[in-house]
Amino acid sequence: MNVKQANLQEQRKQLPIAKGKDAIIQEIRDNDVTVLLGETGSGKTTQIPQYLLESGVSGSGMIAVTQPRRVAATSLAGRVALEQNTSLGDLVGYSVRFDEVSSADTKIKYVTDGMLIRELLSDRLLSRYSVIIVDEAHERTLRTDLLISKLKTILKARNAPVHVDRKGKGRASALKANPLKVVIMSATLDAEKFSKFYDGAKILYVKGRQHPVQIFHTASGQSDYVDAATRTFFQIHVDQPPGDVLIFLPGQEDIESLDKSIQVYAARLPAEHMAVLTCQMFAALPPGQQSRIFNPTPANTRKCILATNIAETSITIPGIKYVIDTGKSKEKRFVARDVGSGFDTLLTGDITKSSAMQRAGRAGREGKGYCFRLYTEDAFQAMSATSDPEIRRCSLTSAFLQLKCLGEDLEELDFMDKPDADAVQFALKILFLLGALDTKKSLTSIGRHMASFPLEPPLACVVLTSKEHGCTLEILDIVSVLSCTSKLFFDVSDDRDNALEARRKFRHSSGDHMTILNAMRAYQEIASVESKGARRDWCRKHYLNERTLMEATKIRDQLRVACERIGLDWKASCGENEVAVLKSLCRGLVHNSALKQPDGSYMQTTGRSLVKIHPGSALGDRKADAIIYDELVFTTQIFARGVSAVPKALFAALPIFNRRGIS
Ligand SMILES: Nc1ncnc2c1ncn2[C@@H]1O[C@H](COP(=O)(O)OP(=O)(O)OP(=O)(O)O)[C@@H](O)[C@H]1O
Repeated sequence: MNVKQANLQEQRKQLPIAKGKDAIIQEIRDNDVTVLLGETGSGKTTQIPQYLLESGVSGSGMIAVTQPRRVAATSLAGRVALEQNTSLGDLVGYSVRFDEVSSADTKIKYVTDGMLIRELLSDRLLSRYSVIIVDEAHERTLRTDLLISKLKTILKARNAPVHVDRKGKGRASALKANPLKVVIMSATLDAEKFSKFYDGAKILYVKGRQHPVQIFHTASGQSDYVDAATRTFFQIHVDQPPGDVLIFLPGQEDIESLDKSIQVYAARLPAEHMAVLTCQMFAALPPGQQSRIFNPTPANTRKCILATNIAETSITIPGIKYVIDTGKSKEKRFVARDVGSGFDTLLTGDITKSSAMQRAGRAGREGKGYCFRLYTEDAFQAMSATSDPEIRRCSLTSAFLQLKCLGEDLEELDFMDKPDADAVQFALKILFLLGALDTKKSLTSIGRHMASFPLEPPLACVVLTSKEHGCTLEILDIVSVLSCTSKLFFDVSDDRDNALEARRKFRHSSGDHMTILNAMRAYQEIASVESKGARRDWCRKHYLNERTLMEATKIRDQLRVACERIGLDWKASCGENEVAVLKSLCRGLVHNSALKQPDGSYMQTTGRSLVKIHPGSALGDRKADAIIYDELVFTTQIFARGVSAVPKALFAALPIFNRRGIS
């Protein structure tokens, strides 16, 4: 064993969880379901799978460790492969959307919860796995909740009691030979609630953390958290010993604005101070750029990572000694308008106690840490303990469809928290309008095809409809841009006129969808002949986000494969015939449509809300009789974003106007 490996093994032994290793292994061996609660950094995520593998508890099956986020899954797999002294993809691997590194030898696999749900479609009992560890269960994402519910049924099927025949001999069923163990883990979990859900599952507590984290609160509330974060960062930078800083902010805009101010002030500091290297981290960044936060910090430099709650749980970022917590985050919420109508929107709000503890836990992982909270101790005490589970606050359309494909009904499944009745009605209505369900709420063949695409059902419906209109090539270009995590057109409030002028050549009179297609087509032409640098310059010149275009190209390639799988010819092209494209979009966005009222406003066709066309739309001042849109965003009023004008006559053929609704 070389010195590096010996050090790693020594570090493993020093983790708080190592003290309870034998007892934990024994409890998991003795129980089908175990709930494990241990402080951040105690070693749950990296060690438990290795203990179960090394002690033989996992037998010949695989161990899956689920993570709510891909960055956690990939970085943890890397760390554990290192600790096992193997290459990533051999004994230890990962599987996240659009990326899998594993082999026939893989025994420990870090997966996003979404990937495991997808596996259910082809392997209903997840029979390849002997242990499933649901990590960071406190986050209660919709997918985690689905998994927790499904695991309860799978446990019943796979761990059914041994049948005893008349001669008294035990006759284990084939499945009993392949029993499943489930471990639910977190640092900030309502353990009793999980235990109760799994019929009184055993709860284990792991005490202690390896290194202390000292916490400071402000004496008074801070109204401008970006300004407060700037000041706190420079206090640390000027007064405190070396060590990297991690700042939590609600979203991309705040991150970009804080990044600018830090760079401006850092440039003004006297030369004797360390250099400052900023690094951004939010969901819309492509994975390659997200992983930059793990790069070693150069000598005589202080790294400052500006992150959303994407960096809040699970990950260890080497070098982080200081955490600055603004106490804010953005949360997805389903806003119900009328019965059976509503939309998802992101709202900025105060974090929960659980988030605050997770954020502090990102420091103190390699040595003593410090957490500076930009809110008072009273404000911390007043925070709610945990956030509402996603199942109670997000759109359920996609989950509903996936469950239908598994032969299950969202309304009938046993969940820890029942979904909201309005959101269920809304999902049902959308799936009916899209043709995924029939009037008896049964899954149609179109619905099954929709679920085979890694897309939200409305966009999957658009792709399927493009076959009728012979425009799949164009639709895949548009849909892949719409599926990206970041926007194609930069918001350029300080340079709006130049940006509009530069983008004018992409603009299409029908609105944003054809404009996206024009930009994507132009980029592909450039990408096929120009160098990387020239491509980047071209994007910059046209105020286009190259990151989005690259991501869209990858997604488009995946979608082409998905089309081939169901025999859909993705090469079918309508050329310049925009009506074919609009017809396909209309079919999938039927629930996202609005008609012009006599006073010039727009009223939703599926609800009673008045919506305004977003000022950034390529549609400009054009007043169309009817519009379709990608989403509604709620600020001071309700804005429709991603808008196209469509001939009113196109609506007449849509099911919303010619079919009876379902009750
Ligand atoms: N990539 C890494 N680089 C360096 N050290 C690491 C890395 N990953 C883990 N560690 C070390 O292992 C410890 C345990 O990490 P692990 O993720 O297993 O803890 P955890 O209990 O699951 O924490 P959390 O609740 O925050 O997810 C860390 O505190 C750190 O000391």
